[in-house]
Amino acid sequence: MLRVAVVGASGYTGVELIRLLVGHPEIEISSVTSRQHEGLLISQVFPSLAGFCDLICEPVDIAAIAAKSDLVFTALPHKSAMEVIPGFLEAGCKVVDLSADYRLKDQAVYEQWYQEHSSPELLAEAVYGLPELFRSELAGARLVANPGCYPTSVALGLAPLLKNDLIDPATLIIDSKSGTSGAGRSAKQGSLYCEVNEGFKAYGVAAHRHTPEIEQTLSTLAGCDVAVNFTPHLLPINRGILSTMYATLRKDQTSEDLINLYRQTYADEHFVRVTPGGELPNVAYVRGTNFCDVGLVSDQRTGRVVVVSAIDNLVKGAAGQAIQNMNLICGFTEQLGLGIVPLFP
Ligand SMILES: NC(=O)C1=CN([C@@H]2O[C@H](COP(=O)(O)OP(=O)(O)OC[C@H]3O[C@@H](n4cnc5c(N)ncnc54)[C@H](OP(=O)(O)O)[C@@H]3O)[C@@H](O)[C@H]2O)C=CC1
Ligand SMILES: CC(=O)N[C@@H](CCC(=O)OP(=O)(O)O)C(=O)O
Repeated sequence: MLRVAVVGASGYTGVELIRLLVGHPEIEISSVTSRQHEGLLISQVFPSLAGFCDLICEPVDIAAIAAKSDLVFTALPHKSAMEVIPGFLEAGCKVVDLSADYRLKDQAVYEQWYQEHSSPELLAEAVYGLPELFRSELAGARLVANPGCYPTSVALGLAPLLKNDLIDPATLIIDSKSGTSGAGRSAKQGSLYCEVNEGFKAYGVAAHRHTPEIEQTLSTLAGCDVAVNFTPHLLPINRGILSTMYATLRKDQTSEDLINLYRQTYADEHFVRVTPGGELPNVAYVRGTNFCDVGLVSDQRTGRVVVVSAIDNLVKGAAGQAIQNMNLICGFTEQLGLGIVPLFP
């Protein structure tokens, strides 16, 4: 059995990792951490885990955790993650990092959008863990940078168009909406019930830190520099991201042509489901699972294509994709532990 630790277990992605990992046949959870809940059972922190995980929350003691773990999931805020990851690597653990600390290849870009990087020497080694697009880079990796939630939904939605040079990237507009669990579990005024319920607002306009991550991936796919307008919105739901992406087609294409292209591109990808013509994704149909649903319409009146993708931000946008990456770097079947049917209604 592979021994895995969840560092940052008392957060939303931490509890989601545990929920999925308890059903994984090839691993055992060796350690869970929380500073605020040190000494408590994780099932006291999250009663949803009663009967499934009875580990006691520990502090983040790198040597103690590494001594009983082969792989560590770091589900910490950015900055805190890079303070501990070099230590876990030096102690011989593989790391799948859910934070943004190792996603951007260019240190200067990271420092422009986040803060000073304390271990830039690891940026070249870290593999950006979006298996459907970069699977070949993952085998044997020691450090995986798990993609951001918004960037996952955007990259999977646009990859077939960019790889086949079917759109003018300069015309791309990306409009995303996220459920409130995307903001994490720590207390913030903006996440309060009365601030979110019955409201719907844009935030981070022309300034959101996922913009450079989206541009890095889209530029790789397009083979040229891509700059986008990316506008996130906060939805009054717990989970889910819906991204709507607009771009001008280089030549006239019907919806049917493009849907066929998407079907071919993702034919062997279990976790990407292309919706039938006339239907578009809905966050309600991916809830609790690692699926990314993608659909599109070619608007022949304007010459633009509108692509819609839906994921669960805590699963394909975080914990599920992290487990998919663990499966790949450890040589397990990619879907292991992730074979769940969406919770509907
Ligand atoms: N929520 C989402 O949808 C997604 C989140 N992510 C990323 O995953 C990471 C975790 O997110 P999320 O679970 O939402 O965050 P939460 O705020 O819900 O949880 C953060 C966790 O980290 C622990 N923690 C915080 N600061 C420190 C520190 N300095 N040292 C040690 N432990 C610390 C907290 O526990 P305690 O304070 O008790 O120690 C808690 O367990 C973040 O980098 C986030 O950006 C990525 C994709 C999607
Ligand atoms: C709704 C909400 O607040 N979402 C978060 C993004 C979620 C996230 O997980 O960011 P990383 O993937 O980069 O860690 C935000 O906008 O900052």
